[in-house]
Amino acid sequence: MAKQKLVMIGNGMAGVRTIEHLLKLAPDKYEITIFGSEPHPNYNRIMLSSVLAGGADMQDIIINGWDWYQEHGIQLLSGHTVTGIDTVNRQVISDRGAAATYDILIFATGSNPFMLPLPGADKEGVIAFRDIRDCEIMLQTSKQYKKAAVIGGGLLGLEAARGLLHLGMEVSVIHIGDYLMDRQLDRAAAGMLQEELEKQGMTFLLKKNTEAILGRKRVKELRFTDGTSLDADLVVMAVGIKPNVALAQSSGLAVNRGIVVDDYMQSSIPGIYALGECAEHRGIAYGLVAPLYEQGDVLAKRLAEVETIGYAGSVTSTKLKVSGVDVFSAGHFGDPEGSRSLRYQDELDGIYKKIVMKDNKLIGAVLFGDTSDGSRLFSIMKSGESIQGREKELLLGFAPGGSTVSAEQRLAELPEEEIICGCNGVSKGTIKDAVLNQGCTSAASVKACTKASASCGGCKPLVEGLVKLYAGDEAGTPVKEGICGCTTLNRDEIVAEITKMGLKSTKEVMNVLGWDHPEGCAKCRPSLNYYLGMLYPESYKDEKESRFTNERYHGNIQKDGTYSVVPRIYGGVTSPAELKKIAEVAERFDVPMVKITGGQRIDLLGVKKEDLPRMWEELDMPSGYAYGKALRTVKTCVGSTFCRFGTQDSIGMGVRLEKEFERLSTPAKVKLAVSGCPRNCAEATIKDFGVVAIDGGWELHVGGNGGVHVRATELLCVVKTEDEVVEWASAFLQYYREQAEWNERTSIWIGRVGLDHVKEALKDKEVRTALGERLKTAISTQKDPWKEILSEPELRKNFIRLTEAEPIQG
Ligand SMILES: Cc1cc2nc3c(=O)[nH]c(=O)nc-3n(C[C@H](O)[C@H](O)[C@H](O)COP(=O)(O)OP(=O)(O)OC[C@H]3O[C@@H](n4cnc5c(N)ncnc54)[C@H](O)[C@@H]3O)c2cc1C
Ligand SMILES: NC(=O)c1ccc[n+]([C@@H]2O[C@H](COP(=O)([O-])OP(=O)(O)OC[C@H]3O[C@@H](n4cnc5c(N)ncnc54)[C@H](O)[C@@H]3O)[C@@H](O)[C@H]2O)c1
Ligand code: SF4
Ligand code: FES
Repeated sequence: MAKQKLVMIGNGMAGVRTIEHLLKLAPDKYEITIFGSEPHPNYNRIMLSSVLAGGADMQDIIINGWDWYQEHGIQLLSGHTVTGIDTVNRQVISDRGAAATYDILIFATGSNPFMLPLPGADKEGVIAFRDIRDCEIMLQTSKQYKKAAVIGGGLLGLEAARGLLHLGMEVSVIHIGDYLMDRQLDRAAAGMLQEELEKQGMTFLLKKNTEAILGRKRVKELRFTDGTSLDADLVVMAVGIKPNVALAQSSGLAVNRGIVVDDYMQSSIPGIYALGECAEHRGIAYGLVAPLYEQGDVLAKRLAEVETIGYAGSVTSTKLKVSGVDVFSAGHFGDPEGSRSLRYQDELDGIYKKIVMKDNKLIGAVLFGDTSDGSRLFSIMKSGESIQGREKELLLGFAPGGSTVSAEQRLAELPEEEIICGCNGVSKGTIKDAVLNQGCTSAASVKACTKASASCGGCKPLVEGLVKLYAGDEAGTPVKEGICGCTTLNRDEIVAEITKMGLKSTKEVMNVLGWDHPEGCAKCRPSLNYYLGMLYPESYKDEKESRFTNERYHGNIQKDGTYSVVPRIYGGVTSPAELKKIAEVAERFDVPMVKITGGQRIDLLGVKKEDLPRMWEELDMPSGYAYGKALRTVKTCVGSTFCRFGTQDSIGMGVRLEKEFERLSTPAKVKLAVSGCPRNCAEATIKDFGVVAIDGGWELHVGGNGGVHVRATELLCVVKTEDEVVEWASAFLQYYREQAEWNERTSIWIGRVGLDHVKEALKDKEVRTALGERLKTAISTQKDPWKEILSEPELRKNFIRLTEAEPIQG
């Protein structure tokens, strides 16, 4: 039967979770197209707070990478905003002219941050906190400016403020109410929260109403209605959200605050559904993921034609994600009419608890300082059971400060239907089953199996506790984390087992070492492929299918599905003839953009997949590996050849290093630089291996990074000759190849093992020579990828565009 066409607008958390679920229930029923305004694959928006606060990297928050779409035959149009819908001919159209027809259309467009319409709100430096872009602006701004003002003392505002503090900014939170988190807390809990956050370094301006944002082009100052003002270089507005409904409204769907849906998430037009923050169900538009995922479950079942009861609405709970502060709030936390409440306040230990009851039922709770009873109280609240006679036990019985009941005992006593992970609706029973019956022996494998702790991460301690309870005790040993959810073995154990048993392929490793999932996952497959290649450089056949899209197509995939072409330009030195050739190729293939990169080479952007082979053929230059976990660039300054300060020939040194190490595959990308004197114009001290010329020699620096987490290099040693530079660089790179975890940059690796360890390992000349020999062997087995593709028709076939309907995310 022909597949039905399903189009989804919005590539965010609620929508893609629905598609994941649908693919499990009915993998072949739909041909799926997703439009997403953001130029990213589906990511965990919740974790943006952790990225800002230093607890996660951007790459950690990707839920489904580019490969996931491809594996499931989903056409993703990222960077495309749907601007029009023809509900008669059932077609959507994007701002970039892409069109798609549908049988089923899903709106999953989320919310827009509410931006106060203040004079000056359009100035540079005034942003919201909603997406990766906002997060990047904050990271960037913190490097240049000092004073941040966050408007709004709710969940989002406080998480933004905590992140900005972590980034070294002075942070003031401007709040309109007279106490913080007034939509989640009562006054007592809010007071304790404020005290704790002040200790962390935040400043609060309560009962303040902003009147104007001042400054020339960029914000300089905030002015309040009481006549006072505050200096600010950055303003983050976090004053709530509003469902993103403009497109639905103009397409004729019934809209109130959100897109009006029934219990099966169907809008007022048959065949068009809506879920997530953009939807309004029984008068409520939710702003937390747990209810949105419940909606997704119902919609996936409906679309898969699996019987389901409709969505009946959700009771919600929240936790503030600020380290060092535990805050939980659920239901009606104030004192609604006809309710009674119980409170416990311990100012010595900083603990506050309040439960609210009505008609003998628990209807709300606020916990500060000790939130360990949050999920239990929330379960009771959702069940609607009578708590008559148990009220005090509920407030004090589980875990008041100083309770003698151990955390483990409390976990053991929880009923199995107790929800442990609120975001993903995972119960204690489900986690127990994953551990006892599905071989999960770590929090990571439970996450992979059940999704528990996959969203805000707030429940991770409970999940870890349960894993310990069921697996740790049984095994009698502490549960440890493996390289991914498929195994409990870490990198060193895997490499040791591969070597000891002579395992030769990723499949063999997974089978012999008892992988939980026989096919592995997007994390372990490329790791194993790298370790095997590193251990057996001469005999191992690289498994292309275990590599990410960029490495499979030898080009960086761009947000619109096109690729980039970056030829190698040794040490950043080129010639008129080479430039002419690049220019001619760019013209012949209508390359939309030609850009000079930070690594001193030329990036041809916007290239169609099918043009890649012919362009490389005509360029006839080595690949720059700009897409790979490999040696990228060797940046050089002018050096003694032309610069009057130069003490050594940095260009010659850089070109020599690049020729020596080109094609080298490494655990993560590797960048080098050579500066001709300590003025360091090539920025060698933020590279993986940086060489700085001094009088009569060279300083060798290692472990630097100029990315999100900037890290300056550490000095490895000082040498006299160019040959010694090559000797040490070879030994260092090979030692890194042999010791680091896959995807671990040198900066992280050195941070983990310590520079002294590396110095000790490389101190003997014989060891350095042996490492250098092994590195040479590894490079000698590598062919230039484009030369190989051009000479093998089978490989070249991968670049033929088969049909117009082919997913663009190669
Ligand atoms: C920093 C931060 C921290 C948070 N922390 C928590 C937390 O701890 N717990 C919690 O429960 N919730 C939290 N939330 C809220 C949670 O992230 C949201 O409730 C959730 O992401 C909403 O999912 P959604 O799919 O409805 O919308 P989104 O995830 O916003 O996805 C909607 C997507 O649709 C795209 N889109 C919109 N219009 C179009 C169009 N016309 N064409 C194409 N694409 C379009 C948008 O660009 C967006 O990518 C947090 C939110 C933020 C910003
Ligand atoms: N940990 C979490 O669960 C978490 C974290 C971040 C965001 N979120 C979600 O993201 C969404 C947005 O969060 P939010 O904090 O912006 O919304 P919110 O509505 O919870 O809080 C906004 C706060 O801003 C205050 N405010 C309103 N107007 C103001 C003004 N003019 N000046 C100063 N303060 C003003 C309000 O009193 C309120 O406390 C919500 O749905 C929230 O649930 C959740
Ligand atoms: S690092 Fe020194 S030698 Fe190189 S360009 Fe700068 S000043 Fe000149
Ligand atoms: S409670 Fe948020 S991930 Fe489990």
